[in-house]
Amino acid sequence: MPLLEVSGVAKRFGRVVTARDVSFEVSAGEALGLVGPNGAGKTTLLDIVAGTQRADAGTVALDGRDITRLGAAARADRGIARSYQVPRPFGGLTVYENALVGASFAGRRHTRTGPPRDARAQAWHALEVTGLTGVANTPSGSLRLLDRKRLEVARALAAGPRLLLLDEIAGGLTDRELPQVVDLVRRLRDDGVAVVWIEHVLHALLGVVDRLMCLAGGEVIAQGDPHEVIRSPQVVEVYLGSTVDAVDAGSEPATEPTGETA
Ligand SMILES: Nc1ncnc2c1ncn2[C@@H]1O[C@H](COP(=O)(O)OP(=O)(O)OP(=O)(O)O)[C@@H](O)[C@H]1O
Repeated sequence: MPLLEVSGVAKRFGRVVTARDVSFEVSAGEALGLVGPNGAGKTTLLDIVAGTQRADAGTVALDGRDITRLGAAARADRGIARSYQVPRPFGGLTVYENALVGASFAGRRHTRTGPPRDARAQAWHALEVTGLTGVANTPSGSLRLLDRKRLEVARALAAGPRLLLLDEIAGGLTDRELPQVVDLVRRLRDDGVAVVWIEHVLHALLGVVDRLMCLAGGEVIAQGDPHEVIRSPQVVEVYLGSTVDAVDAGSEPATEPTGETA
C-alpha cells in the first residue's frame, strides 16, 4: 500500500485551474520529484497534500486512510511536514528555538506545560541531520541562505515526519552549496522518509529522486522514471524546451526565477 495516495484532485482559483484530475502515489522511503513551468500548480498541490488548501474534488489518503477532510494540524500529527519556498524563520529566535517550534507543531507531542523532552531531542536531532548544530544558538535572522534553507528542512524534520514535502529548497544556492542539499535529501530518503520535492534545479533533483512527475496547466503530463520523463516530448515542449540535452550536464530549464537569491 502506498504511503500517500492522491486521487482525482481538482482545484481552481477563479478561472485559473491548478489541478485537473491529478493522481499520484508515493511509497514509504520513496522520493518523488515534482517539476513543471511556473504557475503549473505544483505548490498548490503540495498545499492540498499538507492540508493548507482544500481541493475542489478528489481525495488524499495516508496509509490507506482518507485524510481529505483533515486540516493541516491533524495531518502534521499523522506525519506530514512541509517546507516553504521562501524560508521565513522566526528571525528573533535562535536556530535551535526555530527547530523546537517545528517539533512542538507535532500535536501529539505538545503539552500545556511546554514542549516535552522528546521535542527537545527531536529538535536537536533535526539540527544534527541538517548540519546546523554549529549555529544552534545563532539568531536565525542572521543566517546565510544555505543555512536558512537547511533550517527550513530542519523545522519540518523536527516534527518527525514520515512524508516530507519540500518546495524549492535548492533555488538560489551556489554550485558548491547544491551538493550539500542534495546529499541531505538523499540521506532523509535513505532513512525511510518519503519525500515529494518541487524543484527547478533539475540536476539536483535527478541526483535523488526515484520518480519524477511533470505538471503543466494543472495536469500531470508525465510521471515515471526521471530520465524518461525529462525526455518525454510533451515535457520537452512545455517545460524544458531546447535545454533538454543540457539538463543532465547541469543546465536548467528556462523558467522565470522563482526562488529567492542570496
Ligand atoms: N491563493 C490563491 N489565490 C488565487 N490564485 C492562486 C492562489 N494560489 C495560487 N494561485 C494561482 O494558481 C496558479 C498556480 O500557482 P502555484 O504556486 O501552485 O504554481 P507553481 O507550479 O508552484 O509555480 P512556481 O513554479 O512559479 O512556484 C498561479 O497562477 C497562481 O497565481
